[in-house]
Formats: sequence, structure tokens, C-alpha cells
Amino acid sequence: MMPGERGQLGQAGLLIAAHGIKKSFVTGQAETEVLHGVDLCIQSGHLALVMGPSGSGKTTLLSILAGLLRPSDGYVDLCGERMTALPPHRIAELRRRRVGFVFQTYNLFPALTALENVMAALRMKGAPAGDARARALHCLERVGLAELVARRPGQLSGGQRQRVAVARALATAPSLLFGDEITAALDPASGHAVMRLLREHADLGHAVLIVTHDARLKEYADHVIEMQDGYIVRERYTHRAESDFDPFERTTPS
Ligand SMILES: Nc1ncnc2c1ncn2[C@@H]1O[C@H](COP(=O)(O)OP(=O)(O)OP(=O)(O)O)[C@@H](O)[C@H]1O
Repeated sequence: MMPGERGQLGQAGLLIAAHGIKKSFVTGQAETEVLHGVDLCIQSGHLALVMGPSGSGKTTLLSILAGLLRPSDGYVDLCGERMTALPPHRIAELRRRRVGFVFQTYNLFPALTALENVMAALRMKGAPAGDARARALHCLERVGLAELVARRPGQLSGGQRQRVAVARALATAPSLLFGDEITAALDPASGHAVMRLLREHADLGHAVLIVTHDARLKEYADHVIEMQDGYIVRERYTHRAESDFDPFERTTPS
């Protein structure tokens, strides 16, 4: 059961528990440590933001938590499994079952239409063709692309491609959804719509973790993590505004 499936919990409702994460990169003769021992927990039902200056290690941390990059030291438990102890094929399998991504580069298949791109993700998780088509159409409609489902990525704007990537990530109802600058290419109204969908996704008991420079997204967040020079320097659990205040529309020029 994929759509609507609740995120499988690790200990005490944690979908991610990471401890002592270090990462070094070797360039030429030099080895540089860019994460210096990061501890982080992400709870089920939470939308978390990772913020901080350029080069502070946000994308590196996200890649490690998502199982795309191995830490040099420390461990990551994902949905209760010690991911960092698994061999690569088991990590790939865990990612396929539990994780969704939206990257700045979208990673869409250029030869497939928007509909086919979203369907492909569902088919890879074993959904029958008819179900995959219906769910893909529904998800594309939710991101406001109902009219554009037959277009290929090359026939869409950057913001429209970003929304296809969001539809594709949400379609498989991942326990953990990772996003890197998810709203960067979006106009205020689309940014608002996408964040509302991600908020709903977290409210189902999943978790959403987004790297961003956009302070407006804090209005949707439960947990804000600030990084600097390879360390987490501040973490805040926020109380979301109960009002229908709209941070995107507030900055829309009148
Ligand atoms: N594959 C790599 N090889 C060598 N150095 C790397 C590699 N990936 C990242 N780095 C370095 O690690 C540091 C952290 O990079 P990272 O991309 O995690 O930062 P960031 O906070 O996401 O930055 P931005 O906000 O600009 O995207 C930077 O100094 C970067 O140059």
C-alpha cells in the first residue's frame, strides 16, 4: 500500500536519527572535512528546513541523510534501519521504498511527458499501469499542471518542471521527502501551493526535509536547523501560525 501509507517509525517517532556525522572530500592531495560531527533527529509528521550560508554543508548533510553519500564517520538510522551499516544495494532498496527527492536539477526523463515521468516513479514501485496513470494525473492536477501533462520537460518552464518533480516525489507517498531549494524556481503562488502540499504530506505522518535559503518557508516548518561551517549552530522547533497568514502572497507585488 503506497499512497497514504504512514511513515514507518523508528524509535520514539523518529524517521531520521543521525549521530556524529563527519564528511571529508579529497581533492588532489588535500583532504577537507566539511561536516564535523553533526547530530540530528527528524520526527514523523515534521516539515524541517536546513538553512545557512553557502558552503556550510547543507546539501552534503542532506545527501548523507538520504543515503546518496556515505559519511566518513557517524551513523544514520532511517525509518528505524541503520542505513550506514547496509551495503550499497540495500541502501538503494531502502531509498526506493522510503525516500522521495526533489532536486534543483529536477532529474526528469527528457524523452517522457510529464505524465509519463510521474507514472515511471509509480511503476518502479510496482503500481499497475492503470492505477499509476490515475494517481499520476491526480498528483499533476494538485500541483496545477492538469493542462500540461502531455508536455515533455523541454517544453515546460523551469517552475513547471519543478512542479512535475514535486508531483513525482509526492506520488509514491515516501516516508521521507528530501528537497534542495524546492521553491527556488517558483513564483509566489506556485511556491505557496507546493509548500501547502508538502505540509499536508508531513501531516500524514511522513517527514519532509528541505534545504533552502528562503526564509518565507519557515511559516510551514516545525523544525528549523541552521548550519554554519559544517556544524549545526542552532535548532528551533517552531509553533506554526494557526491563522491563514500567507507568507508568499504577502510578498507578491500589488
Ligand atoms: N564532491 C565534493 N568534492 C569536494 N568538495 C565538495 C564536494 N561537495 C561539496 N564540497 C564542498 O563542501 C562544502 C559544503 O558544500 P555543500 O554543497 O554541502 O554546501 P551548501 O551549504 O549546500 O552550499 P549552497 O548553499 O551554496 O548550496 C563546500 O565547501 C563545497 O565546496
